[in-house]
Amino acid sequence: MATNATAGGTVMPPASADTATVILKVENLTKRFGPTVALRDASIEIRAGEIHALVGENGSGKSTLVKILSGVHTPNEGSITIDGKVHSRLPSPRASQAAGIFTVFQEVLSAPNRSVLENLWLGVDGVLRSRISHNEKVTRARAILQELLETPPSLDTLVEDLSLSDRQVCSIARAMLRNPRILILDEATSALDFDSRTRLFDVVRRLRSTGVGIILITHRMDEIEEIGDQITVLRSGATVGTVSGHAWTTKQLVEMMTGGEHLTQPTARAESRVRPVDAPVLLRTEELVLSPGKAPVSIAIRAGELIGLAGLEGQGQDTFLKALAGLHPAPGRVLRVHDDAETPITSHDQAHAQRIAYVPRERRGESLYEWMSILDNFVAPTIAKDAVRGFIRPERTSKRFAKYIDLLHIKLGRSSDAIATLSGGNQQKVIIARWLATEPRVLLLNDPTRGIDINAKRDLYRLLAQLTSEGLAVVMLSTEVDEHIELMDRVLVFSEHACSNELDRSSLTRESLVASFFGKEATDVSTH
Ligand SMILES: Nc1ncnc2c1ncn2[C@@H]1O[C@H](COP(=O)(O)OP(=O)(O)OP(=O)(O)O)[C@@H](O)[C@H]1O
Repeated sequence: MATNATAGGTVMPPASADTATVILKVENLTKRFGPTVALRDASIEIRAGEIHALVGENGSGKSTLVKILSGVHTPNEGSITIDGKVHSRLPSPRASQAAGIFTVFQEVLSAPNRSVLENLWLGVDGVLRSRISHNEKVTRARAILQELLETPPSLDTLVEDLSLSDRQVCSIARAMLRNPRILILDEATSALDFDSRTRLFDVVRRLRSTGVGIILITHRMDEIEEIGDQITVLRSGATVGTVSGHAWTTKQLVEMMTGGEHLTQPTARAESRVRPVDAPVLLRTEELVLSPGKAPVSIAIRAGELIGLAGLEGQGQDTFLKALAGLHPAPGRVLRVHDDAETPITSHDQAHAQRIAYVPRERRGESLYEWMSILDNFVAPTIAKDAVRGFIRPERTSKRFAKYIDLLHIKLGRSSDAIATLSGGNQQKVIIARWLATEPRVLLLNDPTRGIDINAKRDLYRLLAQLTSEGLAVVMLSTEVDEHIELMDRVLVFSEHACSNELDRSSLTRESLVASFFGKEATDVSTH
């Protein structure tokens, strides 16, 4: 196992200085999907009472490893030792759960038309040894949701009526109710809003103190910094090394992830962009009311601007973005400005015709055609561009797609493969490519870097900076504070379904932004 050395052969500190019991030992796993080698040589050791971050570029094999541990995939080679018992495989999710492993997956998995309570306990009777009474189920469900959410939903609420973040919290609560020995969070934090993530980390720390081993898969360096005790890096399906949570730098991790110094520089802001205050207005809102009785929002979006939408979850930023996309008509007006003419946007088709593109937040359901190929997913809204005298010319589509494979570093086998064979981050890149290919004048992005690795994120930032310098206007909802700081010309902060604050580049700091979420001055609140 390569736990003590980086790719360059540098000796790293030991994986863990303490002597806590190793509860999970994964050795030399391999996994092939036809010609694709998803894992070549993956090894990791998890100790009791440890939060172990598993990191790597999109497509490096993290989810495959997790799916093997969850009994979803069978490895070709290697072994898994849980509490001293060696398994060559975990034959089913049930076997994995019986061994104490519970996983919260990247894409929120739930039964949408069932209640919160039903979702929390779904399938439990076959997993836990003793049956749990209805009253106990209610009491325990309430307790965990109260710990995880400031305002927990009623247990009768249908899951489909919850926000994406709250649905993800339910998946997390579901795993916690199973009393895991090993809890795996596979990018489970990426759909969470700021407040829910803070609460989740408190709960995770509590679990750690009770001896649970936690595997945290994340692309966010701030999360690793905040709670990672150990960090294992995967590259191209193999473990590169493990470093201690107290002794790493972003540069070092990126070197381990990429095998070189490939960290793209934070370009967008570093190029000292000047906010284009005199550029033509492309889109504006006039007295747009996001919720009855709330203050209307009137703003102008200019060519070349990068505007962030921020705030705690459910404060109106999502409604605002969707209103701009014609998806959520609200009282007031959204106007597309072109030369001297103004066209009211009242439907999504109309927004599309006016070259306003919208990238939804949730891949599943909202934007991914899971049964279709990678190329078909890319080309859906722009296929007409590839028609010559009424016939589609596939080579034209492939050529257009090739440009985005290159720009966004999309990792794929053949573009005719099913989109489901791509890693989550690469699926997201295909969706972004799809909308960029419409050559929009206004690009509306709903938390687009969810699940995208650090280098790909930086590539996207650079691309957005380049496109805005060519006159595109970008409005981007992001749940990642650092993204606003790094990228935006200005950030609109939403609170109680109104735009409560606007922070210009010059006043944008982590502290000022987080403080404004809570309607406070920067000095009143800590960012952690
Ligand atoms: N069911 C499958 N069929 C074919 N190939 C697959 C399948 N699942 C994963 N792969 C391939 O295995 C490789 C590893 O994918 P995996 O999802 O494990 O990466 P990851 O590190 O979790 O990426 P991300 O950060 O984007 O989620 C990728 O090349 C992916 O395309």
